[in-house]
Formats: sequence, C-alpha cells, structure tokens
Amino acid sequence: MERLRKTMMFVPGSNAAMLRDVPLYGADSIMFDLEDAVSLKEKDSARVLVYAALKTFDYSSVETVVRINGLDTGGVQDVEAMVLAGVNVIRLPKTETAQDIVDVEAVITEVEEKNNIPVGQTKMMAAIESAQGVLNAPDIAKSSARLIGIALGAEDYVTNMKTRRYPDGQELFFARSMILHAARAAGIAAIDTVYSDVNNVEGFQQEVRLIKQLGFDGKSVINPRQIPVVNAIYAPTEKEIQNAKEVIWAIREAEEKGSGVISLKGKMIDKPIVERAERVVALALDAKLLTEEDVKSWY
Ligand SMILES: CC(C)(COP(=O)(O)OP(=O)(O)OC[C@H]1O[C@@H](n2cnc3c(N)ncnc32)[C@H](O)[C@@H]1OP(=O)(O)O)[C@@H](O)C(=O)NCCC(=O)NCCSC(=O)C[C@@](O)(CC(=O)O)C(=O)O
Ligand SMILES: [Mg+2]
Repeated sequence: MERLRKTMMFVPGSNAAMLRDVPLYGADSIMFDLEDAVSLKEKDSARVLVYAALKTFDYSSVETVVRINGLDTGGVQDVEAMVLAGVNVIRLPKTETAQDIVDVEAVITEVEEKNNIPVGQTKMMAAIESAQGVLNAPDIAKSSARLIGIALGAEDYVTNMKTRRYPDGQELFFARSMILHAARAAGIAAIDTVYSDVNNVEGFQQEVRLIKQLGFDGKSVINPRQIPVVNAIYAPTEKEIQNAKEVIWAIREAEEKGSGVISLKGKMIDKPIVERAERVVALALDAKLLTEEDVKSWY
C-alpha cells in the first residue's frame, strides 16, 4: 500500500532533546533540519548530532528525512554523513531547476557506490521555494527516479514574491496548483508548506482543510501540537467510510457480472470513484477507524 505522508515534522538538527523525543509524537515522517533552523556556527555539530541520532535511536517505521544545505554551503558533507547514517530521504531546499536535483543525486550515488550501499536506496525530495522553482516544478518533479515528492516552502516563496502570508492563502494558490500538478503528473507526493503561527489553531485548521481539498498528500509541520490537527482533518468521516464500503461492494458486484461500471443510488460508479474509495479506506485504516479484518470482510 502507498505510504501516507500526512505529517512531515521538522526538527532542528542542533536540538539534541528534540531529536531524542521526536519519534514519540506520531508524525508520519521526521524531517531533521540542517538548513535554516540551524545557525551557521552550529552547522557542523548539527550534522554530527543528526548522524548520531539516526544511528542510535529507533525511528522504527517512521520515515526519516534530512533537509540538507545547498551543495555549495555544506550540502556535500551533509549528504555524505546522512547517506552513511542510512537516512531514508534527502530533502533539497530551495530547488530551482531539475539540474539541482541531478547534481545532488550524483553526490548520493557516489557515496552509495563507495560504501556498498545499494544505488538508489536513498530517496530524495525537492522543496520549491521561489518563482523559478515553481515555474520549473514539472521538470523538477520528473528529474530523478529517487524523488518521492515535492514540497512547497512558502516562507521563502512569499519573500521571493515580495508579499507575505495571508490568512486565506490566495498568495499561494498558483504555487500550490503548480506543485500539485507537477507531482501528480510525475506520480509522486505533494507536500504543503509549514504554518508558522503555532498557537493559532483555527487558522491552522482552515489551512489544512484547504490543502486537503486541493489534493495535497499532507503538510510539513513544525510543532507536535500540529500533528493531531492534521490527522483529524485527514481522517475520513463515518459517512465517507460507509460510502467507500458501498462503492467497493457495488464494483465487486459489477465485476462479477463482467462489467466495470455500475449504478449506486443513481450515481455511476467506475474506476476513478473506486480509486477514491480505496484512498478513503487507506486513510481510515491509518486513523484506526477500520481494521484490516473489516476491509477483508467486504470482499
Ligand atoms: C515553533 C517552535 C519554536 C514553538 O516552540 P514552543 O516552545 O512554543 O513549543 P511547545 O509546543 O511548547 O513544545 C512542547 C514540547 O514539544 C517539543 N517540540 C516543539 N517543537 C518540536 C519539534 N519541531 N520537534 C520535536 N520536538 C518539538 C518541545 O521541545 C517541548 O518539549 P518538552 O520541553 O519536553 O515539553 C518549536 O516548535 C520549534 O522550534 N519548531 C521547529 C521549527 C523549525 O524546525 N523550523 C524550520 C523549518 S520551517 C522553515 O525553514 C521554513 C520553510 O523553509 C519551510 C519549508 O520549506 O517547508 C519555508 O521556506 O517555508
Ligand atoms: Mg525555506
């Protein structure tokens, strides 16, 4: 089944206590940061700390991601250390072109080859944080087989666009749409940006509802309190689960009759509707609103 990435939590790589406690909070992915959350004088020690954390702590089935620095500002050393530590995904910030990804991939491949790590094991993500990055999003999303997703970095993006973030998010509509289309066309995940005002729960909920409606897989988060909010909004309602069940029953009946289409309560049920029902089931299983046994009993 496709890995769900509703929440990717940033953890400053220089904060030893946060690195230790972060698996407890239940994020789908943990994103160790070596870039903007780390001051220049702490860059080397943060790299050592994150390396040690990846080697020492049990992150179990949680996906580990490291946001590296640009290749010209310590990124080569970041990649070397993180690939050796066995990180799942390297996230390149401020990606402007497909070539940026190709360049980081070359460094990853070299480290894997030199250390007998299967080539291709380390996955990648691209964060898009500028007008140029947004305009190149379709090429970036298809630039490497290692890419598992692309993400919006809205704080840098709005600065580049000479605006700021507003509560309704209008200023991000074009960037979000481009990133979503690029990700979907490439068959990879689309991850929305951070919401920096951690105490504004209502504003955060409004933003999560919007990005879910647009079609994002999930959101970068910066604080443990944001995780249950995203999970609650992405969890399907009882009505959605019941509808998914009826769709799956209906299509099974249709298939038994040798057809790929059937009517349910006057509405046509075909392949895309079944795919949506299956995503509802995956989210319901993740939210523990259904068990594998429940689902098996439908078939
Ligand atoms: C925001 C705040 C200061 C609030 O502090 P507060 O003190 O109010 O937090 P509290 O809620 O009181 O914490 C309760 C307990 O949770 C622990 N705890 C908190 N946060 C935790 C965490 N993240 N990981 C593990 N543990 C955590 C804490 O240690 C405490 O533990 P304990 O003492 O044991 O009770 C804090 O969260 C924090 O520093 N966040 C990370 C910020 C960060 O990484 N920024 C960089 C990435 S964005 C960027 O770069 C922009 C971007 O690039 C993005 C893009 O590209 O997408 C773009 O351009 O848009
Ligand atoms: Mg940024």
